[in-house]
Amino acid sequence: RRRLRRCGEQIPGPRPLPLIGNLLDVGFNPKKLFDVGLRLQDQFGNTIRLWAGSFELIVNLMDPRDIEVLLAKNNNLKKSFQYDFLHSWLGLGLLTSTGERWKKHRKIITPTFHFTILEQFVKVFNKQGDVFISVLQKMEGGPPFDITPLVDLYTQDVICETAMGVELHAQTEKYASSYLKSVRDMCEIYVKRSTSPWLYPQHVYNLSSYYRRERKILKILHGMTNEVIKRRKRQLDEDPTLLEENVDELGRKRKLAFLDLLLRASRNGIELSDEDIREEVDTFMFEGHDTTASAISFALFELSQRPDIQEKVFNELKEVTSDNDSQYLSLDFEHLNKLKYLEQVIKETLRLYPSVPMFAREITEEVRLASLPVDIPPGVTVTVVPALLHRNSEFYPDPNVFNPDNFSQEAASKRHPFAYVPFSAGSRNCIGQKFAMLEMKSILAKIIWNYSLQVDPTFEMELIPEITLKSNDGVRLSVIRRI
Ligand code: HEM
Repeated sequence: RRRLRRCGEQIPGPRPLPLIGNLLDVGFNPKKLFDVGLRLQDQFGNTIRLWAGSFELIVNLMDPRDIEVLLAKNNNLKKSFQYDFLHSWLGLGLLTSTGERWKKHRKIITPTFHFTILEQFVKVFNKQGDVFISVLQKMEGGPPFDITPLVDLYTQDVICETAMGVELHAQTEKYASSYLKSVRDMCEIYVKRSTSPWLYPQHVYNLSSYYRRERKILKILHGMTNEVIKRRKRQLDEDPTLLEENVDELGRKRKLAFLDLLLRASRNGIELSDEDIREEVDTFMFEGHDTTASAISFALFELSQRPDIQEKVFNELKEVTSDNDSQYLSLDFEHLNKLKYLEQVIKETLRLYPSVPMFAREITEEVRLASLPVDIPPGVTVTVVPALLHRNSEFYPDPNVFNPDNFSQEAASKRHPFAYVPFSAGSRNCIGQKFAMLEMKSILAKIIWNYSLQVDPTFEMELIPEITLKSNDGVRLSVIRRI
């Protein structure tokens, strides 16, 4: 404890109070967390110390050199204790687990994001994107509306059909929205607990109204994932050839998608219990849809403000798909890889609105910071805050202005590589980042191909850093048909 105290004293941060630490500085309103972060960064710089209560030392890193030290060495892979609050929902899935269990599961799951599988998934992105466009048609030419619920349903359909092999029809049938509402509620409870140190001890939390709400929400969340697993198992029982790794038309060994691979591994004697599988499915259902939904919605928001950027995206689409004039623009893997300007738009979106605004590790092996002559001892929580790092004017001129040119090859090559970490970095980086980029490109391309987006002048964005970054009132815009 003395080492923690000494470390805390060496790092700038607001003065802590007895028992509550810096609780009052951070505040109790999750909607204000983003503004609080900006204010603290202004006052204390890029490395900030906070105390959660008297004993939990949290060091927030926003200097790329420190972030490199933490992430590139791969010796501090343990998630911080705040991730334990997700165990009741996500168990010990890839996001929340640690040590040998994490290593084993990461090794099993990594091949399911091989590019040959991603190539197959592009067909699903197209199919579900076409459903999205047909739903959007109903809004054509009408008044501004919130597009985020439609985007959420699209990404939910995509993750279910690609990773789980189950067609959900979330976009066209209403029942799936109770899962999405429960995800939001669960994220809200998580943030509340993380910013309320008196709710950290499980026995105290169990007495709270949040815990009672959580129990009800978990029934819906786990009910959904159990149903998905049950449906896929039924399909596999009916057609066992689905689990065979046969050879495709180009002579390549066909790879299995996520859930099939887990089910086959457990049938072939690799130790994966039904519970292990459910926890991974819960993790991928959540991480695989909520993150991309945020990014797509924020991209649409920024594009609605910038007709000039929409035009550039549209022109690039015309170039890349010179013979494609149908309403349902169909983009294959090669097309998507050629959409370099759209990629810059998405990267810039993730700069201003990183879907995961903050992530954290518990230090297990002492780390010497690069920005300050300070050693961080084991036991300290260290956070990386892309939401603040990415808005630092030291690395981005006009940091609050949406400018895809920040990701031209030239601009990106001049920046410190760890000044941009929307997918984290090192061996615990985002396993789904290539999947995410293809999915986001595919749907944004379809939308811009069909519609010009128009801003709602009355709409004001208020950011809330939940587990994923959200806009409090969604994203309001209107859509006008192009062709
Ligand atoms: C715009 C989209 C996405 C962003 C910005 C994003 C960002 C991130 C970040 C920052 C992390 C590290 C989190 C931490 O250390 O706590 C992460 C981890 C993870 N992501 Fe993503 N993600 C995205 C999409 C996806 C998708 C589509 C999937 C699945 C298909 C996915 C699955 C995961 C998983 C399983 C982990 C945990 C990896 C591990 O610890 O080994 N993500 N993601």
